[in-house]
Amino acid sequence: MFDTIKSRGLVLLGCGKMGSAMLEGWLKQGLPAASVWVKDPFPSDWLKAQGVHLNEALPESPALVLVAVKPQMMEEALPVLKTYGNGDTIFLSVAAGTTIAHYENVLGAQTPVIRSIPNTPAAIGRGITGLIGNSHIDEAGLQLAENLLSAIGQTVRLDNEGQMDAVTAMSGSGPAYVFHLIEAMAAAGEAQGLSPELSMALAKATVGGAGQLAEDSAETPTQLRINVTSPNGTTQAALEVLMDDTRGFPVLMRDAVDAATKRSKELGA
Ligand SMILES: NC(=O)C1=CN([C@@H]2O[C@H](COP(=O)(O)OP(=O)(O)OC[C@H]3O[C@@H](n4cnc5c(N)ncnc54)[C@H](O)[C@@H]3O)[C@@H](O)[C@H]2O)C=CC1
Ligand SMILES: O=C(O)[C@@H]1CCC=N1
Repeated sequence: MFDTIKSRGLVLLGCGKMGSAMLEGWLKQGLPAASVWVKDPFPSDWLKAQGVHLNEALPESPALVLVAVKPQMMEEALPVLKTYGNGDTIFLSVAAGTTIAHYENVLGAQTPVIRSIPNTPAAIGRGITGLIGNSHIDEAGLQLAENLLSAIGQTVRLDNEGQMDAVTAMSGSGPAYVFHLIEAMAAAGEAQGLSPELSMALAKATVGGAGQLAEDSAETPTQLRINVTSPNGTTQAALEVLMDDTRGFPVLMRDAVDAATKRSKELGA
């Protein structure tokens, strides 16, 4: 799967939480550390222990550059790789907000660019990445990126770049919403008198198990919810709160995803 990468190399510009989650997935899938060059002024101890080329001279013509710096650091970081622009090195961006046009402006208008948004479950091969390429990416380039990304989870091609802000707000940021759900459930259990340890164990296993069931089951999440809900039972009592029209989950989630979508647009402006 990694043949082109092995012969030409892979460069990571920035290797913090997201870059490390992806690199961890690739190394686990058999990508040799010797094929990876990382540029990051503040490498973590984990990164230093991986055996990749760290802040060394970069290869002449890598197959792919993964851009995983914060959008706010882009201006300083990206121009360093300008020599790879307008060539056949593919730039694969995971930065929220940063547009394809921005990469073309900085690196050159002929540069093959793929804009994508992964998420941190990539570290355990359970991520999902939305992606879209510019007009200089051919099918082989898209497939190379998809092959790489499929080592860390599912991939989905978008129809247009305009969808990226909402995708970022859903699957990119979404793991944080689920982690917060776990925190909130655990706190609610404690409020009912359970110990913090028991409450957290119940919350984690419930969210993890329900998520896996929703992905694996032939039934819809709506049907799975109905399956749990006995008439006039405990679940119904809870859902009357959670599904309330004015203060329930749907309105809260819509506002949260709307706020994240707006922020993604601002980052790209
Ligand atoms: N964390 C997440 O769940 C997701 C993050 N992203 C995107 O991934 C990108 C990185 O985010 P995180 O990994 O969370 O941030 P982070 O802060 O953990 O990582 C950024 C890394 O860039 C490095 N860096 C700073 N200046 C640099 C420079 N001039 N050259 C090279 N490296 C430099 C930092 O030392 C750091 O290790 C962002 O653009 C974000 O929008 C996308 C999807 C999900
Ligand atoms: O919070 C952020 O801006 C990044 C993008 C998606 C997840 N983390």
